[in-house]
Amino acid sequence: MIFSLYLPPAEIEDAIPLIWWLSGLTCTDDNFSQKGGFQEYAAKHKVAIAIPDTSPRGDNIPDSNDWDLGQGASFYVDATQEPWAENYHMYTYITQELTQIMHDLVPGYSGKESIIGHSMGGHGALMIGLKNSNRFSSISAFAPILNPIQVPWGIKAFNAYLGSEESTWHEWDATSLIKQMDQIPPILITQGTADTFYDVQLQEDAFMKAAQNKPVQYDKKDGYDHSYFTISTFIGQHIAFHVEQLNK
Ligand SMILES: N[C@@H](CCC(=O)N[C@@H](CS)C(=O)NCC(=O)O)C(=O)O
Repeated sequence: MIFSLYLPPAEIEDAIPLIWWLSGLTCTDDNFSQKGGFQEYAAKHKVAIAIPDTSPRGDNIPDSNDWDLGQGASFYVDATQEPWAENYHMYTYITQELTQIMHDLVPGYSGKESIIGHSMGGHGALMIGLKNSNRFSSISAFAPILNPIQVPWGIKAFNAYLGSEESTWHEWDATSLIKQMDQIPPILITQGTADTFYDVQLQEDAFMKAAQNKPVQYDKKDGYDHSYFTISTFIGQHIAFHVEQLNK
């Protein structure tokens, strides 16, 4: 597995929190590193940024001919179905194996963590953050797939990775998770109104209904699209949001 890790300039006495970034469909760990524009803010606030790949990779790893399934499209779940079940354990990889590696690699690691994601990675950040709500100080997302079990991308992926029994899908769905929780970390979501995936894949109604009276800030940005231009425009706000929680 390949990943990127950003380390801020820091003094030996600095305590450094860790923010995870999960990218969307078709991405590797390079998309955010090269186009996210986060380095200035991560340096200023002295936070480390962990950037996993979006799936297992390699010639011997199962894949599909579709860009929204297989390599580059793990949906961050632990697959139970063939041919994915052997390698596609992204949830366990991120929350356990890579966690240990990242903690060991950050000098002066403070023990505090937050998580951000985009699109499929926004689903991943919300799902992982909510399933581990005692671990993450805050959660944020750009254009997240908020209710994967109700939209074409998610239905296709969950059928393939988890099987057709829909009752097994809920534990991986942010809307189902938030509905049954009383206490959640603060959440910030940024969604561009000119995002071509917005209406069909990223609809917020069911999530926001389930999130009623919970600390969720949903920011619609007029005219912004699904791209890394949008991410780089607002990533400073997201990092500042997390830093406020991480430094409490
Ligand atoms: N490959 C798809 C687009 C997929 C897409 O927009 N992916 C988003 C995440 S869901 C992304 O971040 N793409 C990579 C990039 O913009 O650098 C297509 O050709 O329509």
